[in-house]
Amino acid sequence: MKYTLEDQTVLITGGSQGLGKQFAIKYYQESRNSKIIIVSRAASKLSKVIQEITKQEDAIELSEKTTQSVISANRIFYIPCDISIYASVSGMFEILQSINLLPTQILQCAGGSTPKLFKDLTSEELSGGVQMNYLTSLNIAHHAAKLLTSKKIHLIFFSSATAFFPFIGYSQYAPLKASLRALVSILRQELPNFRISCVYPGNFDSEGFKIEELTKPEITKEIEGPSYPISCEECCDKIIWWLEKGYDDVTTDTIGWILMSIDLGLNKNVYGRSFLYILQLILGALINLIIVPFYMLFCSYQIKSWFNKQEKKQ
Ligand SMILES: NC(=O)C1=CN([C@@H]2O[C@H](COP(=O)(O)OP(=O)(O)OC[C@H]3O[C@@H](n4cnc5c(N)ncnc54)[C@H](OP(=O)(O)O)[C@@H]3O)[C@@H](O)[C@H]2O)C=CC1
Ligand SMILES: CCCCCCCCCCCCCCCC(=O)[C@@H](N)CO
Repeated sequence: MKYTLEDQTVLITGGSQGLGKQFAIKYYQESRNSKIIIVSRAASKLSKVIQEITKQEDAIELSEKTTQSVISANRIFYIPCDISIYASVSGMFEILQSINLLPTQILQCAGGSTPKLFKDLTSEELSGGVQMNYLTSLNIAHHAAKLLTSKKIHLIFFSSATAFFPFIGYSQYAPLKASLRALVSILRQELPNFRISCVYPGNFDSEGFKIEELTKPEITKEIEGPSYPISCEECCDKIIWWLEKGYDDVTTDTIGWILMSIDLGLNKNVYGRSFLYILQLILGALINLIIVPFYMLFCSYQIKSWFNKQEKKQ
């Protein structure tokens, strides 16, 4: 199943900002006839994004009443929906089914993190992390799996490089992104008629990234230093480039690719799914043997010194 921007009905969750918005812009500008549906919780943000993209006054919110003539006359639409709530996602898919606008591609971009030390997180932040980063994908995937459509669907999940290497500061986030990776492995076995891709981005400079920087502990910034933030545009272009080449486990920077190579195990270890797989396998084994033990020593030292410095400050 080839990845192309053309001739699609693409559902983009998290389309109101950041990478999701960037994908919406990309499809709008670079395809002639693809239909784009952006989804997030805040309707006002979604309609603003559409106005900005189309440079027109009105933005169309999809509902059961949307007519076929409105659909054929426009290319981009929105549906406000909290996709961490199962029933809301059911409602959204019912609308899409009733107006005959079921997606051929789903980009599950919604997600985000609140980096802090575990003990400093509030209960809302903890459960928000689970909802935003896991339930969103789970609900979308389950509805897609149950769809009765003759067309093949390409599901694209957005995990994170922290799924390969969970570290201090990301307790609210990385475990869910790692869960996503496990879910993807199982869905690939259970849903052979789907194309299922998973993107493991490194840092990129989105609205969400700017906010997470505000609470991110210095030690977290220090460890993730090798993943220098790229722009949303560059990130989006890279992902499209890899998907077009047929890869399904996609990273957006070199350190992400190296981390993936260290963490190839059962079900993740499949020929052709990621770039230079054979090299990755050998390199991963060698790095695990030679470099990882020393790096982890260094990392524990880094963390210990940081804690000591914190104690002295108090
Ligand atoms: N930026 C980075 O450095 C990295 C990001 N990622 C991942 O890439 C993806 C995109 O990131 P980024 O562009 O930074 O994200 P942003 O934080 O900038 O945007 C998140 C989007 O998700 C939407 N959203 C959040 N919760 C829900 C929900 N329950 N239902 C519907 N929509 C929701 C938000 O809209 P609203 O609030 O209106 O609902 C918003 O549109 C995320 O999954 C993120 O975890 C991975 C690695 C690095
Ligand atoms: C041989 C061993 C080398 C080890 C080097 C370790 C380098 C770690 C880089 C991790 C980058 C993680 C980026 C996460 C981005 C993200 O998901 C957040 N921005 C949340 O939104």
